[in-house]
Amino acid sequence: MTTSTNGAFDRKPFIAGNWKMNMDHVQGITLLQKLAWTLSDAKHDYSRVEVAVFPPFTDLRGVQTLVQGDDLQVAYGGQDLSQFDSGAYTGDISGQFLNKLGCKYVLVGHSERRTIHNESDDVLNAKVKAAFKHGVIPVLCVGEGLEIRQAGTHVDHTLQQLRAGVAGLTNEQAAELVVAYEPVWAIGTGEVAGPEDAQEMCAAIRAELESLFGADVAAKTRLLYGGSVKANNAAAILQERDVDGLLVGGASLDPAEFANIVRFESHLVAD
Ligand SMILES: O=C(CO)COP(=O)(O)O
Repeated sequence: MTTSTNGAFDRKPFIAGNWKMNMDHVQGITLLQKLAWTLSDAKHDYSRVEVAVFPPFTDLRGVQTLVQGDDLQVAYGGQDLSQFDSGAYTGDISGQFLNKLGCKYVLVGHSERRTIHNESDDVLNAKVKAAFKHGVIPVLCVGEGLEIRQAGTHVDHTLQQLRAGVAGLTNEQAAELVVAYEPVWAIGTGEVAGPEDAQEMCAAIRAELESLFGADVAAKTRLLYGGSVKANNAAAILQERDVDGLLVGGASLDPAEFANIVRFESHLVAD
């Protein structure tokens, strides 16, 4: 994360919680309400640090109602979408439906979709394009497994996922896109990547975006780190130059812990 001389962030930090398959529609609005109250009590400045949650699909209508009814500033999104617009695709969710439910974002290519549901790079690229088509910002998830990390080919692997995911995007779309680097070996394991690992990969991703779309676009794209983020490791990761935010799993299910992560500025070590 980098700041200009006036202390403003060059790219608005973005802290997002991926609830995965947790929180039914009643539990979900309770969690969101507690998060909103906690951040309100802490006088969180949403114009300085953006906050979003990614609930299960069944929670989205209730989340929309709560956000609109209480005028909450928490953004929200889906955890996946169909590459198709509508039709005979049983079980799929169209980006058009997510847009109608007020989703600002949608996760694309989370490692649990790539592995459990065998989503290919071509399908994921189609999903990225479908998200933009329906006015929802894709959060493209990339990252390597343990074997690839141990083989030392993690940079090439991650950049190949990135290139496939952003193929055919316009410069404007690439600038609006969010990319989340989530090493699979750090997800749900408690093995958080060190700040230097997160920086190495986000710098490589930004350099690849520059080669594909130019320096102006690469300077705008927000890059997140995800994988065993907790309140006690978030600030150190966010102090890295090319890390603009975090995609948090388990810790986002605890409103106090997630609010502590969102409030990372209060934990930043003075340079
Ligand atoms: O997959 C993740 C976020 O999308 C990370 O999950 P954990 O924070 O539970 O490791």
